[in-house]
Amino acid sequence: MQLDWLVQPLLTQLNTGVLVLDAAHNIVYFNQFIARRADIQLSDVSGRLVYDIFADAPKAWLQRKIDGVLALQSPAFSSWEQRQYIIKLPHLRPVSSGSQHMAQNCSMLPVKAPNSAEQFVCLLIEDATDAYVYQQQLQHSMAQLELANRTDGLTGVFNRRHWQHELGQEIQRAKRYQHPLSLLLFDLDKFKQLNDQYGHQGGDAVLIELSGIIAALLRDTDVLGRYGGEEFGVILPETDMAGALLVANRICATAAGHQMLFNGHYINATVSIGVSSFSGQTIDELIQQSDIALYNAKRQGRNQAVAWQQQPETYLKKVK
Ligand SMILES: Nc1nc2c(ncn2[C@@H]2O[C@H](COP(=O)(O)OP(=O)(O)OP(=O)(O)O)[C@@H](O)[C@H]2O)c(=O)[nH]1
Repeated sequence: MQLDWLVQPLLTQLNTGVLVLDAAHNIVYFNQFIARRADIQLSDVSGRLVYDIFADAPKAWLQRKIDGVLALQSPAFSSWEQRQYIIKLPHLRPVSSGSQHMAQNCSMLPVKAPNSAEQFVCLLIEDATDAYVYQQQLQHSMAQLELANRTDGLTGVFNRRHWQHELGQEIQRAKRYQHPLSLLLFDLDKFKQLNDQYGHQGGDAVLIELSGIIAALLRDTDVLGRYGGEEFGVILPETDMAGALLVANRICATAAGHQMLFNGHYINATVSIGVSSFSGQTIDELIQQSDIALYNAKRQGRNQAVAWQQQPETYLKKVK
């Protein structure tokens, strides 16, 4: 039965690209789906090498695939996740997708002409742009979620959970490679007073501005996190006690010298810092040592950095 009357309109209206190549990879046929999007006419390019017409196609890869289909006489498949597209075509998605090219799933089928030894390959090209866009959006949302999971909502620095995780990692690294590592814990001085004077919003503004100023003083490899309330921690990899005290004093001086404007008032805030260095302690011990040094900095008059020093057992218990 002759089925041209059925096949022709179907091929014309099919929402899938159909591209037929001969064994030498010359174009034999493509349907309207491709003609419209690539803005070419079959009569103009019939018999031409597919790679000359679709110059952006991954030539070496496509050659191998098509030769494989012909040699094995079995189909092959390529998804948009492997290769975003085989031939560059615009997509017709109304909303911007972040890419103006159609993501494609492509099936390659071996085809034989009746009463002839001639072999062909038929490429069926499906528009998978929607799946591509949804995956991009999902990846974007996951990245945002992951960032939110690591970040303190007020100041934008790492939150305590992530910061402590980083500290654990840095301790492992320092132990394995015998590298120096130091830890600063700093706390804003008389912050309660500041909150009382300027309100909670004023206090929040100070936390945001000061953490930004301090972050800018640090190296890319240093790790700033909000430990809780008005207390922050800085992990200083590759830094011994002398280096850590230099950084801590710079933070103290910068905070003390920085004026913040809030609701027409200039606010000055100072910080006290406790400094400890790694020498085989556990994460909790290292944090506790910086905390004790911070306590000493407060006791000694605030607005200063103090290094941890061995304390008697009873003292440790008292300040816990
Ligand atoms: N605005 C604001 N205040 C906070 C936040 N977290 C903690 N605080 C306040 O920080 C203040 C900390 O007070 P204290 O622990 O008494 O310490 P301090 O007044 O800073 O005094 P010293 O640390 O001894 O210098 C409390 O009033 C808390 O309510 C925050 O996210 N925003």
